[in-house]
Amino acid sequence: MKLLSEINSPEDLRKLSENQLPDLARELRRFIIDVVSVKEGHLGASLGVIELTIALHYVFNTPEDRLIWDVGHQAYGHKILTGRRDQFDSIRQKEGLSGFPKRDESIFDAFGTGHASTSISALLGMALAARLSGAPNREHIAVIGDASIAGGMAFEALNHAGVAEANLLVILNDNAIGIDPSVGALKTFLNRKKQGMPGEGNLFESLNLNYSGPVDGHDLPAVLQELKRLKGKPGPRLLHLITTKGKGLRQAEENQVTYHAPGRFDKTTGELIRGEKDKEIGPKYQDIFGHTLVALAAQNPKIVGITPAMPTGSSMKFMMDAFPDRAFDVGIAEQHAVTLAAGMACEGLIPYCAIYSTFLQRGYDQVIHDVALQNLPVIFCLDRAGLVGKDGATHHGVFDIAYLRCIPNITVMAPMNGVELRNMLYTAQREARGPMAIRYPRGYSDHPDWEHPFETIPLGKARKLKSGNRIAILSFGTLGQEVTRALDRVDTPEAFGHFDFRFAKPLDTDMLKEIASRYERIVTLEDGCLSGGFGSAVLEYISDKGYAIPVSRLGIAEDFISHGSPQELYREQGLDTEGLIRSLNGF
Ligand SMILES: Cc1ncc(C[n+]2csc(CCOP(=O)(O)OP(=O)(O)O)c2C)c(N)n1
Ligand SMILES: CC(=O)[C@@H](O)[C@H](O)COP(=O)(O)O
Ligand SMILES: [Mg+2]
Repeated sequence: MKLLSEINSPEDLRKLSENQLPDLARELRRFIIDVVSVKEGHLGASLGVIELTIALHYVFNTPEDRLIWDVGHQAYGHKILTGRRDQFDSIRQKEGLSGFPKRDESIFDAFGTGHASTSISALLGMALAARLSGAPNREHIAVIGDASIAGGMAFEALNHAGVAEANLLVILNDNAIGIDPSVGALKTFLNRKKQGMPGEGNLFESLNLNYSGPVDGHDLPAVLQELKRLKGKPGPRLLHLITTKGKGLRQAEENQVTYHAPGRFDKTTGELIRGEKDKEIGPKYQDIFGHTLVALAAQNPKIVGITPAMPTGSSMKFMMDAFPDRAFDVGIAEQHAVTLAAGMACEGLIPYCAIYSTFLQRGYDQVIHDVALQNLPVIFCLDRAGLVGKDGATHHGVFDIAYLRCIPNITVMAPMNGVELRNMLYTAQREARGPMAIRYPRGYSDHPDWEHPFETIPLGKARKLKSGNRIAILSFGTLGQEVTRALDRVDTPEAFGHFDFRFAKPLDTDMLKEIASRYERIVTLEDGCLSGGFGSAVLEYISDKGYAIPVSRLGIAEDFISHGSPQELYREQGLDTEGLIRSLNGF
């Protein structure tokens, strides 16, 4: 690491001669591979932009010139070259560097990212601000991938940029893949460009952007030359770079989906290392979803599946393999995914729209205006609900209970375990007369034996798991399992009743009435934000009905929760077994 160890800021980088930069690229790649092989993280995307990262900081005057990384999962090299090399092995660990650019982490992180397709809007905002505040020569650069530029927001921003007379440079990092292979007509257009097919219109030029490329993004001299040529040119420019995701690690190049975020691997051979998680006893919740959907689709021809760009992560790929005509990957397009589902539901289909809880935030108006207002039977399968862990604040699925609960017509449910998830997925298509959301967490379920015969779950009905004589614990979702564990160890187990509420909306008010008449206190528990969540629903009901019983709410504090392992984060929130025991013993 001869060169890399001398670089503490881009100013050091700019002192190198251009012919030293390929060696630096090799060192930077090696460094990222070494650290990520142990600490885990987004590998493929960062390896693919090593040359670009070096060239950008070499040619442009960062941080004065603004540089935004769309999604930001490819910004590891950027972090290392901008003064964070020595902390890099803390990436995504608790109290360590974030896995994404973050404004309060470094002055070089011009804009915080994590969700896709935001960069061009933010960049244009900065460019317009520069014009208004008398900094017309400042440069503004966004790096955006071929999958992210297909997102609606990016298109909205390009449409504005084309007439905004602002200085900005969009670098389209085209590796022909998102997490899964890119989809859609834009991909066809980009492929044609790559193949140099003549005589066609250019989408970007039609939008008034000065298009250049395609340029080989791993040819460092070529990238440097093109960036220098583009630097200082006025107006909106778009440079089309061709790169290979995972560049420099054979397995990552050959198996780009797995090596997007491969977990631990051998830094020399690249082979994956099977970890603790492989010893877990149940399948991942996402896989229970995926397998169950295939089973249901086999029985019910009206069922269709939709995923916005997460076939592997959501396990919708199982349905795509089994029923290719009935499962749709629409790309990074959550808003479209929701309204597409609405359209299908109008025609009598039963869409299972699988979206990570955090990404459904992008499609909120569509849930209200296009689905719920028309009371359409769309089944939202909200994966990654709760604290997701190392992706941190941008990705935790903690807001959905609150943001869905206030919408009329919708049913909001959460299974306590894998069998319940399966039965909820089954029940949804039998009972669906309006929208339903089923939320379940990232990671592994509790039991290998989840493939029970399907059972219908009575809508809006909670189930009593244990009686008690003083305090009723009402859990919503998989944290109910922590309650079961905690009740084995609390000082006075006989004091506690436990109810798996299953539904945040509609609430089981019959059960609540009974609880209010028999217990001294209610304790609610959820892996969502306390403000407006399941506990709030219970509290509202108790208050509205004038019951005197006190309600204590346990859940995620009103804060943006940072990154760390799920265990660390749940412990910090007092929602692990030990924390629950402490809380329960205190009542
Ligand atoms: C709104 C939103 N939807 C989905 C995701 C999940 N996601 C993260 S990276 C990614 C693929 C990005 O592909 P691309 O922009 O081509 O970048 P690459 O990884 O190829 O560098 C997706 C779908 C996200 N971060 N944000
Ligand atoms: C950057 C991004 O948004 C995704 O890669 C995300 O990290 C995937 O999360 P899972 O690992 O939970 O599928
Ligand atoms: Mg890509």
